[in-house]
Amino acid sequence: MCRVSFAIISILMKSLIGNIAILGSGNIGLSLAYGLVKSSYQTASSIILTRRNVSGLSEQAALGYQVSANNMEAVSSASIIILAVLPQQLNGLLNEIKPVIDAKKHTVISVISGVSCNDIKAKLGEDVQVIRAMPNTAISIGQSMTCIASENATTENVDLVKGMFETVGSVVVINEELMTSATALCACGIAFFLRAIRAASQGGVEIGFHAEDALKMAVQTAKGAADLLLIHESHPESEIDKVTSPKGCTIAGLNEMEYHGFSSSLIKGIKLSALKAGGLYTEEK
Ligand SMILES: NC(=O)C1=CN([C@@H]2O[C@H](COP(=O)(O)OP(=O)(O)OC[C@H]3O[C@@H](n4cnc5c(N)ncnc54)[C@H](OP(=O)(O)O)[C@@H]3O)[C@@H](O)[C@H]2O)C=CC1
Ligand SMILES: O=C(O)[C@@H]1CCC=N1
Repeated sequence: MCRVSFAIISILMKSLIGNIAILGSGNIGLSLAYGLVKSSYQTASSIILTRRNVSGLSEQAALGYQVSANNMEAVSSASIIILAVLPQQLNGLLNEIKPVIDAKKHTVISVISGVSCNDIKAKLGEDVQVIRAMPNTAISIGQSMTCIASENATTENVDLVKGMFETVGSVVVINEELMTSATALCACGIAFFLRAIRAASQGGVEIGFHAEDALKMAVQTAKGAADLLLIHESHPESEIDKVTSPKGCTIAGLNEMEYHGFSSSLIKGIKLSALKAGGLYTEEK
């Protein structure tokens, strides 16, 4: 009985949400689509994926997604429009879809770095509700850290979008001026932590493990470190204090890493990424 009610509510929710059009189905667009289907937020058949080279979406078509090269048709048959092209591809896309954007029907979500809500409203119309979202590729497995911001969307629509991204990870609503910082810390951040894991596994090979074992060990150790912070809700230094035995090998390794700029290089990289993220759109204009 309970399962039947849940299924009915789920079907009703999906019919209320309507189709989702993802315009620009590359790395992040597809990651989002996969995550939404995996979380049961939406069915593949209710997601329209577009790209110019539509033959590149044959795998997704076989999985049941609607695929198209026609952005106008996709917008016309959806209520949520997700913009996921590169910043330098955006103006062409906005000019193309403007004639079919209906401010009463559509909520526009942009995951594009360095493009403000105002930039998009200036092209699509001031009355169009635009919400910026900055997810990362872990959205495909329901583990994204997504930041969202809007200037003109109703609370109801911000809640709808927040709810959608909460099905595929954690969400923080931020001021739009912090969006480029969120891009560097969370979206680019996935790559930074992955590089750290690769470096750790290379260290593992240097000290005697085969590459495959070293990678497995580094990955699980990184996961354990992240989970300690999430589950204990603790500060990294307090967890580090539990590992560093007096006169031990951990503090020796840590201090050597800091001597070579470990923390400093991460901080400087994040600052440069944020700077670059802020200029991605304007430098193309
Ligand atoms: N990758 C990531 O982890 C994240 C990326 N972002 C942002 O998301 C955006 C996309 O990045 P990413 O996925 O890496 O880039 P990709 O190049 O992988 O994806 C862009 C996609 O857009 C398609 N495209 C280009 N022009 C059009 C058009 N006019 N109509 C429809 N589709 C079009 C391209 O395919 P085709 O050439 O066939 O049209 C391509 O598949 C960027 O703005 C980036 O800043 C945000 C958060 C994380
Ligand atoms: O590298 C980029 O520009 C995009 C934005 C955030 C992640 N990838």
